[in-house]
Amino acid sequence: MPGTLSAIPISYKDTNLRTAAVIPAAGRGVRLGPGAPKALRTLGGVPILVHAVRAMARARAVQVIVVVAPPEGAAEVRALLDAHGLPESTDIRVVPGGESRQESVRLGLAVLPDDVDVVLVHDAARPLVPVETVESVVEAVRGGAPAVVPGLPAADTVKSVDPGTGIVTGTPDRSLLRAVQTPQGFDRTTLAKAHATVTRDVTDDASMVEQLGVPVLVVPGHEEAFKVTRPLDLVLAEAVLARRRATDAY
Ligand SMILES: Nc1ccn([C@@H]2O[C@H](COP(=O)(O)OP(=O)(O)OP(=O)(O)O)[C@@H](O)[C@H]2O)c(=O)n1
Ligand SMILES: C[C@](O)(CO)[C@H](O)COP(=O)(O)O
Repeated sequence: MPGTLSAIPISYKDTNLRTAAVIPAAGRGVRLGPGAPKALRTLGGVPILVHAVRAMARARAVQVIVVVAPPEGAAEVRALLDAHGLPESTDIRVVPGGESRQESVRLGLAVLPDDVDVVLVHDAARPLVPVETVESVVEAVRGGAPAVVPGLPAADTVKSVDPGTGIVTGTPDRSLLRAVQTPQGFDRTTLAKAHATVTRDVTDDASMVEQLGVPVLVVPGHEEAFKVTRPLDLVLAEAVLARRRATDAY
């Protein structure tokens, strides 16, 4: 059954220690088209990054946030966050990022305080993740899973293709597939080990942990946790945000 801890070795995390969220925000946003770095573009008049930081800060468990800024933009990002009045109870740190997402996350992990034992890694590019999704990931890690990812069933039939010929080579059983999102949550020691040992290029942190042979648990993701990747995603994000502002005093 998806989202169950029964297959995972249980080691409850110490709730006196803190949970941190590392937010990689150093990408350029090439697929979104020309303009400022993606995390600094606005959604409803507010930078995408500020939405993402607020989404993490809304989760009561998250007490530390590390924002990984575009390499030359750490001072600008610090000023931006200060100007947007984020909760003072959250310890927010900003560091410059790297060439790849993987490197940016590693740079963020390097500045975590010692008393953090659970780490979320959340794309700045997923600004509208609901607080319930964040909390369910933290809860599963605190409940003993070393690595947790939110995921959704595939909406389309998926094909594997020979990249040389374009000919379909297979149709994987869709019921076995999940499109995974962020925040991905980890026991800090496990994530640090993955970043210290895995050098192959990957697109998410969970796949680094998988390479260590550590089980990764999938919990239900959320449609509104989608990644702003292409121009149409911005249209959808503006619509979701407008609906929230009209109905939830968001
Ligand atoms: N060197 C990088 C590259 C990506 N990211 C972050 O990783 C997240 C997921 O990446 P993606 O959506 O692919 O963002 P970009 O790399 O900016 O997008 P693109 O590939 O279109 O340039 C984003 O929040 C992005 O800012 C990062 O911190 N450092
Ligand atoms: C981490 C991620 O958002 C999970 O879906 C995704 O892997 C990022 O990939 P991208 O290639 O950087 O868009």
